[in-house]
Amino acid sequence: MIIKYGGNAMKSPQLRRAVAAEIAALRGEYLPVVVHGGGPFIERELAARGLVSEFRNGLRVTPPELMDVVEMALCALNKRLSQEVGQAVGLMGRDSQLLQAEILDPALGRVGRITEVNAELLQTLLGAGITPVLGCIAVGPDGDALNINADTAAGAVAGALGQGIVFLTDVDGVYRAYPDPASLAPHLTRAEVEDGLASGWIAGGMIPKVRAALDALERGAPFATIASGMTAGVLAAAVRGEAGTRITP
Ligand SMILES: Nc1ncnc2c1ncn2[C@@H]1O[C@H](COP(=O)(O)OP(=O)(O)O)[C@@H](O)[C@H]1O
Ligand SMILES: CC(=O)N[C@@H](CCC(=O)OP(=O)(O)O)C(=O)O
Repeated sequence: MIIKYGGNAMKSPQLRRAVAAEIAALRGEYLPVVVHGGGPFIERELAARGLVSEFRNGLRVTPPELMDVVEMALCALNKRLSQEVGQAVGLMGRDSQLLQAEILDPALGRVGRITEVNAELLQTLLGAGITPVLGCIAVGPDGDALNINADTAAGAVAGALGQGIVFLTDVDGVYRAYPDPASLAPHLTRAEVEDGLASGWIAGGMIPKVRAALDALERGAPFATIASGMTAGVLAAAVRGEAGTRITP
């Protein structure tokens, strides 16, 4: 089971520790793999250096000098998170070629498109009872870091392992009429998601999530759920299919 964790749902240390404990509690029944982002942490480190970044189609334009800061921010967060999950090993995609990628579009700088996931290493760790906590930096063909959207990275890992995925975020799931919480869709098919993307009722940060969900499903993941990481107790319910939005093939 892959858990994508990132964004606003990660900002409060108390909340992060509660979610980490929930991930650890899943270990009785599942073998969790955590893939994390950390947009707010990256923003903080950039701001501390007087740097600003621009997003294009939801992706941070990442020239080499920004890449160093992005990597540093995510590495620090990775260690904190792996400690909070416990019985875990914190890794970045550069470790043992875990995430290999190529430049997505030179205009975006060091932003990558994943070409390969070292699923064997993840399986070895899981087999030893260790939870991998993976930060969304990949290694490029030149041996240097590439910045990967964390939803995309998590979807690729779920696809490579052929396992279900829960995206924890700052809303309860996918709304048919965002931001009306009464319009939460408990279940969406691929066709409905494609309609949402085409007609625009799925927008902004939800786009990379549903795209990553569809990508994981296409590669054999049995389900993909988008659920809230802002409230304690949601993760276990989402895993059971009782919270959030479950997308099925
Ligand atoms: N149909 C929709 N249902 C729910 N959220 C949506 C929808 N369309 C756009 N969004 C936006 O997507 C956001 C989640 O994406 P994002 O902020 O990137 O999350 P994260 O930082 O957790 O990766 C929501 O807070 C909301 O603003
Ligand atoms: C290429 C790209 O945009 N990478 C993202 C990686 C972090 C991320 O995705 O974090 P969240 O899950 O917290 O949004 C970024 O630089 O912000």
